[in-house]
Amino acid sequence: MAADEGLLLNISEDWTFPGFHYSEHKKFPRSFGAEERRGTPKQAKGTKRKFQGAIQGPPPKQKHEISLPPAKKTNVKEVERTVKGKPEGLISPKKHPAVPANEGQVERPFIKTSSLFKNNPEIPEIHRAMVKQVREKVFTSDSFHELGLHPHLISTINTVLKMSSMTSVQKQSIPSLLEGRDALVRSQTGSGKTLAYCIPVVQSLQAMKARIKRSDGPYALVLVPTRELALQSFDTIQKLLKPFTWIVPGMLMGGEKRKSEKARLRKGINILISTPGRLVDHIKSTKNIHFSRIQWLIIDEADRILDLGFEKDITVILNAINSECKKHQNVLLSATLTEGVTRLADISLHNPVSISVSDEACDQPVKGCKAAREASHLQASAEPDSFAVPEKLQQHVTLVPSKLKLVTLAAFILGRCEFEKNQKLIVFFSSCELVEFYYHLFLQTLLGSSMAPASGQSPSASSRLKFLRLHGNMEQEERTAVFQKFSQSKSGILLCTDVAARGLDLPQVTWIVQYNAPSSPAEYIHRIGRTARIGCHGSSLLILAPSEAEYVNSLASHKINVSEIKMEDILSILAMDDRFKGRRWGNKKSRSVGPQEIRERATVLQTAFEDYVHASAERVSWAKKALQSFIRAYATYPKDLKHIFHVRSLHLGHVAKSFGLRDAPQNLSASSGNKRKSKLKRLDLHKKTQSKHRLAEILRSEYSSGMETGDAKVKKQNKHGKPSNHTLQS
Ligand SMILES: Nc1ncnc2c1ncn2[C@@H]1O[C@H](COP(=O)(O)OP(=O)(O)OP(=O)(O)O)[C@@H](O)[C@H]1O
Repeated sequence: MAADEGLLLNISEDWTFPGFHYSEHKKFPRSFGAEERRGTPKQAKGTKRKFQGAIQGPPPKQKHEISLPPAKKTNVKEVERTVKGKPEGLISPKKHPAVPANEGQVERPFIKTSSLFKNNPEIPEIHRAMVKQVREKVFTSDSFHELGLHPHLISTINTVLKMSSMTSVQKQSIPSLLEGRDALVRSQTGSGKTLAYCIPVVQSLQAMKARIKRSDGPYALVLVPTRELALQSFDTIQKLLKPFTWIVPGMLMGGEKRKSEKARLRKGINILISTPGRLVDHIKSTKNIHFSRIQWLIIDEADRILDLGFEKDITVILNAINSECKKHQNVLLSATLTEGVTRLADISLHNPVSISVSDEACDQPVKGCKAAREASHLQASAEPDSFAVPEKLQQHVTLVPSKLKLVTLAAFILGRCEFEKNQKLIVFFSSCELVEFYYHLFLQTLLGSSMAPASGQSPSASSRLKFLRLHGNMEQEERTAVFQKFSQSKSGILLCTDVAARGLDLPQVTWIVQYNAPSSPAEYIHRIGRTARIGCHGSSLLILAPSEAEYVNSLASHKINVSEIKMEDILSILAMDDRFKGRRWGNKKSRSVGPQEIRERATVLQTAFEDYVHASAERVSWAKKALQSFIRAYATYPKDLKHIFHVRSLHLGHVAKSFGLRDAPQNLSASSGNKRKSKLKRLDLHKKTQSKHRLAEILRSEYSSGMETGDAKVKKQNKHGKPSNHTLQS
């Protein structure tokens, strides 16, 4: 008897999922297609959800309750297809077109539910340890007037930036920085750290007795990890400088022609904002950059900048500055200053003050190496690695078998964007190739002709599905355009890599979805921090495979609380969209669809993805490359997360489904036994020697200076491995 027969589960009590109202579903059937079989992929440590009254056949019918009928009646392995009223027998879905454009005119597609909902690993119960989250107060009641700033600067803050009261981090940082102290500044995402350093820089430079001249060159250097962040910081500084026209800001961010950057450097930039790689390129290749007058060195997202690949750049920059200018004020900032910052603080800070909003007692002078170590304990609790999360951010997690990941993501996007107004989503993936793949897949399927709005459905609902993508392999011009477009838009879905995780201040983002789990709790914090900024509301959803459920406890150990949303509830949204109606269900009203029909609708959607991918050999190869990229990224999880994210626990055939592939690619999965073991062993061995290198490569591609040679750029573009536009549009 299959494990999913007639099982009922209590839905978690803390189930709070804005936008969905399924209160009548007090109990929900056992997870779709859980199986009892040997050799199931590694189970998570959590206990499996308990079956209640499993073997007695159908559950007792309850009012307002959805339950799966017993397997004998409902285990729909294959549904007979009827063409013009004649049964045709069992036919594979591969031979059938995707979703018809218009119900009534075209035969409803044949549906095979067995492959998608069968043989999935058990979804474990999440034993969530409730932790007390670290909280920070965002605003103070104090105004900027109290800081003794130049009156024109105050009026610019009030009238141009339209801000009146200081945030907590600004209130704590600005006076210390104006006193000339080096500082480590930590406060939660979206709490106003940019102004916490920009205001003192502008105040001090405008007050210099000998008026700054453009030709003096840089007085302040601001290092940020990404080009978009450079653009954003530049914009803020430019606004603050409105009354002080003699101070010239400028940025180096790659993507722009080196020649024109050189020309701007030659003319003079007084406040220089740059990514580390780009600045190093200029230090090495141009004679137009000097640091003899540097007074400020600001390193925003300091912990990120320290990550693999950047440390060398920072050393080059620090050496270049120190060789020309002995005395300057240094500031490191991030929402997640951890022990990783120790080395950087040691080499760059002198007698720093550590500023933490969540623990005012830490706002004390600290010395030397100790400063750095104490900086890693800047949190409110005694725990070293606890991060504050904005109070109005609701964090969720859902456990989804690999096979169902793609349809679950699609259903989630449809649910938010088709049926609700003004929803702005950011979906994080683990590599550029994945972003490219899913971006084109969604464009061509969810917005393509095969999924044209069903009759009766408002066209505006479909037009709310506006997909954009952002990753490090895109040309800078396009990156900037996307960033600005998403920034200004009221709704839409941005598919991206971690290039968008740090520091970006995109207004009114309502949901953060993490399709691939982040590589560290710090990255988790930064990703979700793109919503619920500066006291606003926001939500996040982390999608995990059952074998990754332990990650919830890993987050809890960093004082991060997530509440569970059941996958079934996300898929339920398909009930509202008749494009996914299976033929079997005829004209049945959408509102009363049961779990079996939801399964079938999910299968219709999955079939549309698979049909699209399998329409040409080129697309299949493109999907395989995306799958390979996923596996490569999966192999780079750090050691302390390997027990949760290990390539060995991936069922390649199942993962392949989430790429619209019907089977696991041969070269990635050996079928069984020794062959498979030895392949995995080789993969593991190779991985050990390569993973560091690979991670560096991944980070490099995300945060490159943009100064690669022509050849390198071509290589980058090919890395997408996507088919030509022609094929994609066909
Ligand atoms: N005093 C203030 N009053 C109102 N809004 C403010 C104030 N200070 C900053 N903001 C706004 O808050 C938003 C977030 O600020 P900012 O981007 O500096 O946050 P952050 O702490 O650097 O976040 P992250 O850690 O994600 O980089 C911005 O839109 C900014 O304009």
